[in-house]
Amino acid sequence: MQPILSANDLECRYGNRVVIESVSLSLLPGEIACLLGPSGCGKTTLLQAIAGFQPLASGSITLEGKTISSAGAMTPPEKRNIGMVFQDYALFPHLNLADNVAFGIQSLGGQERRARVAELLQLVQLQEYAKQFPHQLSGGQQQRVALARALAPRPRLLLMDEPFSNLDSALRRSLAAEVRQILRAQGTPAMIVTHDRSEAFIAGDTLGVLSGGQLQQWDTPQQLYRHPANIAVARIVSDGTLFEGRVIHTGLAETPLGKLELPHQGFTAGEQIRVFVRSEDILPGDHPHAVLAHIIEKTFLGDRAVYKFRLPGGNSFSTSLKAAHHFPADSTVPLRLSRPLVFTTHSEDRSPYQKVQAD
Ligand SMILES: Nc1ncnc2c1ncn2[C@@H]1O[C@H](COP(=O)(O)OP(=O)(O)OP(=O)(O)O)[C@@H](O)[C@H]1O
Repeated sequence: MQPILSANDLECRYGNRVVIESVSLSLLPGEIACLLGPSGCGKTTLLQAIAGFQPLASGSITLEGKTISSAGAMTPPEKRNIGMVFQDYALFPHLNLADNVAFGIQSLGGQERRARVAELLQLVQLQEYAKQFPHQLSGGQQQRVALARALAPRPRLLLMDEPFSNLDSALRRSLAAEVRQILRAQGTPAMIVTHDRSEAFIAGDTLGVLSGGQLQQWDTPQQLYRHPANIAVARIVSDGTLFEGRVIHTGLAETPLGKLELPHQGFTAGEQIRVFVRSEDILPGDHPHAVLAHIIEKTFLGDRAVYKFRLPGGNSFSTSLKAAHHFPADSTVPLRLSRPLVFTTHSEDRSPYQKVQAD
């Protein structure tokens, strides 16, 4: 299958500061990708480059096989047939919902236009609100109208910049799921920028993790979670604690959380490793590899509890465990590791970009 969108070795700069570097990715027809990364990592800049608002210092972007951006040449945004949805909805306050949705399809005949508006309002489940004005709607409803408006002209690609971040967290997740269904129903490929991993996991077929202006990994949510390319990606897609460890012999390492059976043979005795431990990697219970951890703090959260443990070597760390374990505060519990992420010390976090290039 031919990609609908290809970004090839992109570089973007503000002045002489490089903020997007060596970014390549491609999106297949109907595919929904989420760009995830910390604040300031370049997500919006990359989206703006695809939309045609941000020039490229080098590289190229093709849409359906045609080059739409390269260094020194840009197809204007309005000629790209790319839809955009923004964080603040950007609806026209003086137009009712039907007219907002109809805004980009004035070239259609009256009957066809009305039919398309009705179809989209139904798709976003706001058909009864057609004559209402944006200020009469909730934030989630307004964002659904913005989505309907962006989809009305049947864009070749939809870009969404932090579309859920003005909403409360429960609504953000349900809207992320709803947006996914709506995009699927229309068959519209999309790229959604977010800094919230749950939204990205819910909405995306593919996740791109951007850090320091570089695309660290472009993969399915499952692959990203199970096999993050480096510690920076692991931290962005999950909560965990990083420990230093040392390989005792092929297949076994020593860590502050006890002995760890290594996942493969590619380690040498004496080698330093870094172990990224998520809550599901911790097994309470007696075992020859376990260490005795002292509970110094416990916070009950219903189905889970967050424990702060002190380990024999003096390290302390916090993690959540299922409430079923039910360990009292100030008690001692044997803990061991089960399949944490293991990184060699040369797979370091990428350094943050503050790279200045001479022109
Ligand atoms: N117009 C501009 N001029 C100069 N620097 C800019 C401009 N816009 C963004 N930057 C800088 O470029 C870097 C990337 O910004 P960008 O907005 O793309 O990041 P982001 O990942 O979308 O961040 P956020 O999640 O906070 O919106 C940041 O360091 C930002 O300060």
